[in-house]
Amino acid sequence: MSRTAGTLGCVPESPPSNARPTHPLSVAEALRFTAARARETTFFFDFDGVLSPVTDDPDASQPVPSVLGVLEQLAARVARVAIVSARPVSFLRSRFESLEHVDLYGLYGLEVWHDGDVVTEPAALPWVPAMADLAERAKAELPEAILVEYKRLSVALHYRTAPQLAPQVERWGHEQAERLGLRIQGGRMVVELKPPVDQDKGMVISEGVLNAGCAWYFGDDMSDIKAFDALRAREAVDPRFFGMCVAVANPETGAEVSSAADLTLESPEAVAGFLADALPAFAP
Ligand SMILES: O=P(O)(O)OC[C@H]1O[C@H](O[C@H]2O[C@H](CO)[C@@H](O)[C@H](O)[C@H]2O)[C@H](O)[C@@H](O)[C@@H]1O
Repeated sequence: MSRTAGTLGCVPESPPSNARPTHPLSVAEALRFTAARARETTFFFDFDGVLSPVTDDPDASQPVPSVLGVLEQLAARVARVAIVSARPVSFLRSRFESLEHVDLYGLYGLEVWHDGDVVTEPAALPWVPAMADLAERAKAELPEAILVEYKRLSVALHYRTAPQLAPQVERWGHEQAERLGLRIQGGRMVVELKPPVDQDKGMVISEGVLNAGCAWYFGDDMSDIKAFDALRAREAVDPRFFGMCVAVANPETGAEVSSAADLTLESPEAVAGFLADALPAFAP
C-alpha cells in the first residue's frame, strides 16, 4: 500500500518550512520540501523496470526515450542524479552515453563510472574467472529456454520466457552458490549469483546520502528495498534528512516494493512523466 496520498498536480505556492515533513505525506508536500533543498538533493534510479520497460531479452532493454532529456535537466537542477543498477556499467554507458552529468553504479555498486573509467571493487576481482566458468556451466546444464546473462562479476539466470522452469533454476542456482560460496539475489523472473562481497544497493545509498539533505530513490525490484531501507536509516540518524521511496508497479515484485514505498508510479513511462511534471518545481 502506498504511504502517499494524492497525486502530483500543481505544487502549492506556500512557503517552504525548514522542518522535515513526516511520512505519510502528499506528493506536493514532498516536492515542495525537495525543491527548497534542491542543491542538497540526490535522485537515485534503478534501471530495469524503472527507467526501462521490461523486455523478454535483457539485451533489448532501452530507456524510455523521453527520460534521457528529463534526467539531464534534473541533474542541472539538483545536487546529483545517479543510476544504481544490477547491470554492468558498460551496459549503462551504452544506454546513457549522452548523459554527461548522471553518475552510474553497476553490479549493485561493485562497479562505478568515475572520470571516464569503470572502477571495480577490488575484493570482487578474484571472482571473474569463477563467474565466467559458471556462465558456461549454466548454458551447458540448464534448459535452452533459460537465458544466461554473464555480467563479468555475476551471472543472471532468466526464466521470464519459461516461468515453469523457475523451481529448477532456483534449485540449480542454490546448488552452485553452495558449491562456490556465492550469494544469491532474487529478482523479477531471475536468479542471480554474485560474489560473496559485501556490496548492495543499500550500501551505495547509505554512502551516497552521507552529505545529502534529501534523496529520492525509484525502484521496482527486491534489491531496491535495501535502498529504501537506507533512506529510512538515514532519516533515523539525521533529523534534517528527508528520504522519499518511490516504487514502480509490476506484476512480479510490485506488491512487496510498493508496500515499502511512499509512492507508487504505474510504469517507467509514468516515471518519466512524473519527473517532467516535477521539473518546474526545481529552479534551473
Ligand atoms: O537493478 P536493475 O537495473 O533493475 O537490474 C535488475 C535485473 O534487471 C535485468 O533483468 C530484468 O529486466 C530484464 C529486461 O527487461 C527482464 O528480461 C528480466 O526478466 C528482469 O529480471 C537484468 O537483465 C538483470 O541482470 C538485472 O539483475
